[in-house]
Amino acid sequence: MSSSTVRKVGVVGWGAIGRVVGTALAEGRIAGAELVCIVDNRPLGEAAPARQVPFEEALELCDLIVEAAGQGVVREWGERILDSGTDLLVASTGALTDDELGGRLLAAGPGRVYFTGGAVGGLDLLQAARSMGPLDEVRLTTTKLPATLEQPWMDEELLTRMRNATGPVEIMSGTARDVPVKFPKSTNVAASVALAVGDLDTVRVQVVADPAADRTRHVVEASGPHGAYRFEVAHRPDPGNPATSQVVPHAVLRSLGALAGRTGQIL
Ligand SMILES: NC(=O)C1=CN([C@@H]2O[C@H](COP(=O)(O)OP(=O)(O)OC[C@H]3O[C@@H](n4cnc5c(N)ncnc54)[C@H](OP(=O)(O)O)[C@@H]3O)[C@@H](O)[C@H]2O)C=CC1
Ligand SMILES: O=C([O-])CC(=O)C(=O)O
Repeated sequence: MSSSTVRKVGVVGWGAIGRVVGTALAEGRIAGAELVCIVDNRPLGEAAPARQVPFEEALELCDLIVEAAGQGVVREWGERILDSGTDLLVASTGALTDDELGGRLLAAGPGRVYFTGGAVGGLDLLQAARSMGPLDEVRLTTTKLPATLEQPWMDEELLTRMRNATGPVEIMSGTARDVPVKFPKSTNVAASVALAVGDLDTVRVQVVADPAADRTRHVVEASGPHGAYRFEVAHRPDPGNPATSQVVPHAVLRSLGALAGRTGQIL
């Protein structure tokens, strides 16, 4: 591959996801893509494998930005990234629960927006099934350690119930439109399922806190006129940030591998 076709990648967010993604890119583990810069809130020092730059400079240096920072970054910068001609790979899919923002991102360009499958599987098949017509029922049940689900909006009664739980406790049920807003760092998967089935309101989501959840579990169940589907995953959480499953940066790297255009990828 000539150097002119190598994707110049910037990583926004140097946390559980961004560090693994950025390190793999810097080590040349993704054919056709290289790390050119990092954007993060905190000074990263000498140990960072690429230059830390302000967001505006990243737009000039990169042709692909990986968002691994949070929904706020997608809201604040998504459109500018795409309008500058830079592609955007989004991890914080929950930002798309805002229809208005989703519409603007899909219409923006010339950069293109992509979403990683992240912590859930089966999205390719759900998208294929959905192309034959709407699904009748879609359910996601996410089970995590209670501490990873605590939120500033929770009242003392709910926090106490979560902290003292000896078994699974349902802490919210709603749709993929409602839930990722309430758990912005923990339930992006709900929005990802909704992106695949094309409807935020059809996806019913249950969030469960379980002190025994040493694995983060996501169960997707769907049915429609052409079949029934069930996908269940149980991930080891990232040790530094147990709200995020360890596999997520590797899902981002898989997406990057596909975007960098090498053959042999399962798309
Ligand atoms: N699609 C999926 O399946 C999943 C998606 N996610 C999404 O990915 C995001 C990142 O996850 P993870 O790596 O675990 O999170 P971390 O908290 O480990 O890392 C995020 C990093 O981004 C930085 N950051 C946040 N906002 C900004 C900003 N405006 N400008 C620059 N840097 C910023 C944070 O700094 P600071 O701490 O100082 O704010 C932190 O260093 C999550 O918030 C979530 O939205 C996560 C898991 C699964
Ligand atoms: O990593 C996970 O298992 C899921 C997650 O945090 C999210 O969807 O935001």
